[in-house]
Amino acid sequence: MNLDFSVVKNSKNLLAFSGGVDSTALFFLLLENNIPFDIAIVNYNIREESRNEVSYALNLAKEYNKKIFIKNVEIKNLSNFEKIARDIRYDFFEEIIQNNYYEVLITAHQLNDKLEWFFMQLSKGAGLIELLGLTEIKYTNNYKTYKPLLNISKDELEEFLQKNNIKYFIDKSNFDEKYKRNYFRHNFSDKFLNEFKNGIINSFIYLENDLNSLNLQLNPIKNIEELEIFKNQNDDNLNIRIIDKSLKRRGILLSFFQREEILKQKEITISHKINISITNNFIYIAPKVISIMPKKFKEECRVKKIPINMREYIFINKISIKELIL
Ligand SMILES: Nc1ncnc2c1ncn2[C@@H]1O[C@H](COP(=O)(O)OP(=O)(O)OP(=O)(O)O)[C@@H](O)[C@H]1O
Repeated sequence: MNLDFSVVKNSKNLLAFSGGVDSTALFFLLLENNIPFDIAIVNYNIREESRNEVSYALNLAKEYNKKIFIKNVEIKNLSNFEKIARDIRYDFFEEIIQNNYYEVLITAHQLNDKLEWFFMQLSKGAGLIELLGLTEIKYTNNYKTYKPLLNISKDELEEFLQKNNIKYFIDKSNFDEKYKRNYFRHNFSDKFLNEFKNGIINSFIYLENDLNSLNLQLNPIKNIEELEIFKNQNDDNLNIRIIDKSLKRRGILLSFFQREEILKQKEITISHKINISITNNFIYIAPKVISIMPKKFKEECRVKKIPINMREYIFINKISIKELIL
């Protein structure tokens, strides 16, 4: 399998390991390529085998001299299991990253996941940015998420494991069609991928190149605590997509009416929780907080053209105004 892991060759990496096909294959591919990494696993305790998956992870860690982080949880609310499980997983990873100074979180999402994501978005109503949501590198506050397997199909990973006699677990919940993504996977994306793999890989490359050619700056240029500052794209369609994505990350789904209002009012509070300000050059997004600010601070903000509805958040979090000058 031809994979280039050079972006993580010299960083401190944490692999999200579940013991399934994808992350087990990735574990051994990273080893093969001499990439340094440790592992983290979450046991949700809803399947019989999950205890065995954790002992497998422990054995691998011991054998290959890796640090291992384990979280045991019990999720009571099974109706929203996937979302709750994901939130717990990422909170755990972030805690490990913060406390141990990891730089990169490596996950084992592969081509089937990428196409499944594409189809799921397509079914809900999405544009180019959302359809191509699974990207190789994603920048978060203080770490990067790296998905090196996005051009490799599950079949290839399975073949790699079998050829090398490597043990892995099959997550039976992946077959349960009560989860929407499984329904998609089985009825659409996996079938489509099996038949048209090369074309699909090429199409993703073309689409990603097109997106890159548009040279959109969709990531925040500043991200301090929960304050994000983006470049104003001078294009309502793009601005609202940036805002939409940021609010989604904060757990808020915008309605059509709210989107219209944001663009019209430019300085607005959404759901009593989040303040947004669109200025000539930037888009500011931060939680709404209330505080009494000293006159001197307010004056400094005025001089430095800090939007009014950002000032309280900046004050409470002791963010230096100097840092906000762009
Ligand atoms: N229990 C787990 N413990 C540690 N890592 C996990 C666990 N489950 C999944 N992962 C990691 O997350 C990757 C994606 O897994 P999966 O497709 O099940 O997640 P998902 O529901 O699509 O969530 P998301 O895409 O938001 O990470 C896996 O390849 C693996 O790297």
